[in-house]
Amino acid sequence: MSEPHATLAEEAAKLDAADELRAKRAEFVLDDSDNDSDSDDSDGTVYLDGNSLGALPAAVPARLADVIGREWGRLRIRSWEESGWWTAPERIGDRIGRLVGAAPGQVVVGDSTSVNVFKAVVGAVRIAQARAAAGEEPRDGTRGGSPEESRGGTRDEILVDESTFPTDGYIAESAARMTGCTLRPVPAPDIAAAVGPRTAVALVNHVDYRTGRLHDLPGTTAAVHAAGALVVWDLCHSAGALPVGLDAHGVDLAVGCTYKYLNGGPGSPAYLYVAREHQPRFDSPLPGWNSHADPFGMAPAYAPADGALRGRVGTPDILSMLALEAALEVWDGVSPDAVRAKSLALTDFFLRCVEAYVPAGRVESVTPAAHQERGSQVALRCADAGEVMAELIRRGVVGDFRRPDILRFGFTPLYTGFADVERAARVLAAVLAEAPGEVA
Ligand SMILES: Cc1ncc(COP(=O)(O)O)c(C=O)c1O
Ligand SMILES: Nc1c(O)cccc1C(=O)C[C@H](N)C(=O)O
Repeated sequence: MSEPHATLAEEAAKLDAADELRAKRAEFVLDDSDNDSDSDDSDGTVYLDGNSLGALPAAVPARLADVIGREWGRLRIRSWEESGWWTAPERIGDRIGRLVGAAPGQVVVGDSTSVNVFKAVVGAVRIAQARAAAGEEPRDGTRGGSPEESRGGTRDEILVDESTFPTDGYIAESAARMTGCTLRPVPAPDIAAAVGPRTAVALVNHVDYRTGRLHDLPGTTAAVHAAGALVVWDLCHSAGALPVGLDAHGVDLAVGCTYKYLNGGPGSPAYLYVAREHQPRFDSPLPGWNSHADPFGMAPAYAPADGALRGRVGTPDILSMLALEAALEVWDGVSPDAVRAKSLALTDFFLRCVEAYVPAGRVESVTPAAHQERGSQVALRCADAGEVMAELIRRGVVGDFRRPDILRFGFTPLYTGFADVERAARVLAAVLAEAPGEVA
């Protein structure tokens, strides 16, 4: 216990006063006075679960009321055109593109992340196998084996990061069976070394959902390309928390959800990025009528549209989609670099407060200390983590419990302040002081 509470609380106040993003908090509905905890701590809820479900942006309810009352209620079918419903997946995709470093025309919104993982992985395998069949050289030819090795459909391996969020692993396994590939789980940091001449695709999480570890997107992408394969990144835990740079790093395909740091709401639609260079060859395994070149031609034969909208499938879920569009307005004028700087300051400060307040041996951080390896969450191993998190929530500090022993705290720079961070660590220390037990 190095630093006293008063010192850290004062420092938090100073950091909040100097925070260039602090005005953004007012753009969210946060139940600051709605703490139904039975503790005597009456200064509201500290919400550190934006990495599961982002808070509600204040602009959303009025926009949804208009969509329901006027666009659906009065304009009805005309809204597909007059209210821009039909083109919403690409329009909102471009808005997300700005946050993940993708130029317009490469991101389409719709379906769940799970469904987009399927489209991306199968689509990427098909591209890799088509290139191999055509005897095309890998981009820099250094590790892809000879053209003979690549020719004739020998790209028959999918790599997946070993600690992936489960849905990605399940879908990659099914995609492998469907495409005649084998699936090889590899720790994400080792994918660059493991990729070889038979690899078609590597599917990697940008930030690990349990540990908060940030994986090396530029380095892994370059290594996968050097072996002549494609990479699909899952951005669920990075988009909206840090700059991603999809175009700058030459990423092939990417997917992500919009209900975490993008605050789109429960079950809001996910997105799919298909780099422009791959779009002509992107052969979706779910070719619905919405991605047909002439959807209202209702032709029996499928002919894909051009561009990112090749990733569409069926009718978009307009209510969720337009709630997401309104939610994304909070990003106007926000620089991803400023978000990243605050995210790192928040997680650094939390780790310091935990170190200062929590008795030694009670928790152990599994989130990397190095900034270049840290996303926007802190995961602490803790004995009886399930009970500890339940008590934290009762006392107004909302995080996640991830089995078997992880307390997970997500830091959303647009609405989390340094005073929240200090209070969360203080309440954690109080809960642990009342419960026996060393780190599990
Ligand atoms: C990394 C990652 N991928 C995928 C998902 C799940 O996607 P969905 O349930 O929206 O299909 C999540 C979270 O639920 C996740 O954290
Ligand atoms: N998508 C979720 C849901 O529908 C219910 C509860 C939680 C979630 C999540 O997003 C979990 C999250 N992906 C995680 O990282 O644990």
